[in-house]
Amino acid sequence: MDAKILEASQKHPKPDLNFQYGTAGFRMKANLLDSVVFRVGLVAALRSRKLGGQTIGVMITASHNPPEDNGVKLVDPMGEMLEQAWEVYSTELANAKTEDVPEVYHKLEKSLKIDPKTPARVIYARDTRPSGPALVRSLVDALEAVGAEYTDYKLLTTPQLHYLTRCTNTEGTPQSYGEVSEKGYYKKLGAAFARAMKGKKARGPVIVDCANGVGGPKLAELLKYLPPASEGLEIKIVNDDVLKSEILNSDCGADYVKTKQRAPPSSKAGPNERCCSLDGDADRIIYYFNDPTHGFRLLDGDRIASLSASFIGDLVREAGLAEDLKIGVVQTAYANGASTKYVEKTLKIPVVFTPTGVKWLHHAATKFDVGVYFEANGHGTIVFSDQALKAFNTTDPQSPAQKNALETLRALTELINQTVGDALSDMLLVETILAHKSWTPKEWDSTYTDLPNRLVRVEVPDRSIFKTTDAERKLSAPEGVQAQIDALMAKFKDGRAFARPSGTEDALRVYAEAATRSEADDLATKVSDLCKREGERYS
Ligand SMILES: CC(=O)N[C@H]1[C@@H](OP(=O)(O)O)O[C@H](CO)[C@@H](O)[C@@H]1O
Ligand SMILES: [Mg+2]
Repeated sequence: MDAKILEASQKHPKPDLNFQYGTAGFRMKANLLDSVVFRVGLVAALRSRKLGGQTIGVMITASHNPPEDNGVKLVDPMGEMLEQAWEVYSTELANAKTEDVPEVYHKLEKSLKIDPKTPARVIYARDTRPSGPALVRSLVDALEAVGAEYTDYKLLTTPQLHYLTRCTNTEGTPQSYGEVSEKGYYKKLGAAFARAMKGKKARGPVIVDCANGVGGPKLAELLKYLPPASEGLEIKIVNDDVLKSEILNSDCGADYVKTKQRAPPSSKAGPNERCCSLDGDADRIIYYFNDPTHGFRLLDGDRIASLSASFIGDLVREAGLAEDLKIGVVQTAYANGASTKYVEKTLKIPVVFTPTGVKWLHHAATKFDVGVYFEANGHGTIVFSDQALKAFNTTDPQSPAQKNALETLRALTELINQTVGDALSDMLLVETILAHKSWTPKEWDSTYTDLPNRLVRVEVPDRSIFKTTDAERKLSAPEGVQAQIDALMAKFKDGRAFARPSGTEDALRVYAEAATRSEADDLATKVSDLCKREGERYS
C-alpha cells in the first residue's frame, strides 16, 4: 500500500504552506487545495476504519466565500461535524511533506489502533464551484490508494450530504433516518411539510435568493415534492444561475444580506413581501422584508430561533408535555441582547451560550429535549432527544387539541434536519410557523426590537495573544484589556461589547451593541481602537 500512497501523493504535491483544519474545515483559494483534499481523503478512510467501517462524508465547498475559493470538510457517521481530535490528525496529515505522507498515514493508523483490514467507506459531494470536479479527482486518488469504497453524490447542498451520511449509517436499523438518496431527502421533507402545514395556507409568496449556488437547483427539485403552491405555499426562486460561476455569492446570498444589512441590489420585492437568502452551500438562511415606514428589516438567526422556540414551546404545552420535556435555546455572543432577553423573559425559555462555531452550539443543544440553536448569521437547527421523540410518538391524546399538537410535533421532527443547519429545511420550518400563526413578516418582526449593533474586523500583528473565556464574551489575555472594555461598556445604555480572534480569518472581531445606533457605533469604534492599540503593544 505504501508505494501506492506515495505514488498518488506525488501526483498531489504539497505547496510550501501551512494548513489548518478550522471551524469550517480547510478553506482557501481553490488552486492551493489539491494536496489538502487528497490528504483529507486519506483521513476519511482512516476515520471510517477506526469506526468499524461506518461511512464518513466529505463535502467540497467554500460556502459563502467568493467563487475562486474552495474548501473541504469531513462529516461523522451520524451527520455531525468531525470529532475535534480528528481535526488535529487532519491538520497533521495536511502538513506532511509530500514524500512523508505514507509514513504519517501509518503512524496515525498505528497510534489510533486502526486495523487496515477493516473496510473504509466514504461518500462525497460538492457545490457548484468550477474547481470542484478537479478536487474530486484528488479525493478519489486518495480513496483508491488506500482501498476505500466510495460513492459520488455529485452536486449537493452541504446539509444534503450530512443527511445522506446519517441515512447510510442507519439504513435498515430502528434509527433509520430516511431513504439513502437525494430523492429520499426531498420525499422526506415534502411529506413532513404537508403534514406540518395541515392545510394551512401561507400569507403570500416567499422570494428565495439562492446566492447563485447549489441551493437553486436543489430547491427547484424540492418544489416537485411539495404540495401545489395553490394549496400551501408559493415559492419564487431568484438568483439561481449556477452556470455563470463568477456570480456565485456576488451581491446576493445570506452573508451579503446579513453583513451589509440590506437586500441584494437585484431584489424586486415589494413592500412587506417575505424574502429570504441562502448561502452558497445552502446551510444558512436569513429572512428580511421591506417595511414601508422603517425600510429594510432583517429577520436573522436569532429571530428564527425565537420564532421556533416559541412555536414548539406552545405545542409542547398543548401536548401536555411541558413538565416532562426541557426546551432550551443555544446562542453565541453575537446574538442580539434583545433576542436573549425576549427568549428568557417573555418566552421563559432558558438560554445557554457557547463559543462561535456550529459544533459547539449543536453539542450544547443535545443537552435539552428540544434544543434550538442558531448563530445570528442564520446557521442552525433544532435537535430532539430520544425522550422527546418517544413522548411525541407514544402519548395518548385526551383531546382534539392535544392530538393536533402531537401530530404537528411529529411532523416537525421529520421536517427539521437534525444533523446540521439546513437552509431548505429551515425555510420550510419558518413558513410552517408563519402559516400556523397567520403572520406576515411584520408581526414576526414586532416580537421584539433589536438593539443597534456593529461588527468590526480589526487587524492585529498576532491575534493569538487575545485569549477568551466565558463563551468568548470576555478576554482573559492580554491582561487588563477586559477591564478597559468593561469600563467602556459601562458608559453606554444597554452597552455590550466583546473582542475575539476569528477562527476563520487572520483578524480580531469586535462586536458592540447599545441603545442607539450612534452609541453602538461609538462603542464599537472605542473597543476596536483599544484592541488595535493593545495588539500592537504586545507584538
Ligand atoms: C461572526 C461570525 O459570523 N462568525 C462566523 C465565522 O467564524 P469566525 O470564527 O468569527 O471567523 O465563520 C464560522 C464558520 O462558518 C461561523 O460559524 C461563524 O458564525
Ligand atoms: Mg454555508
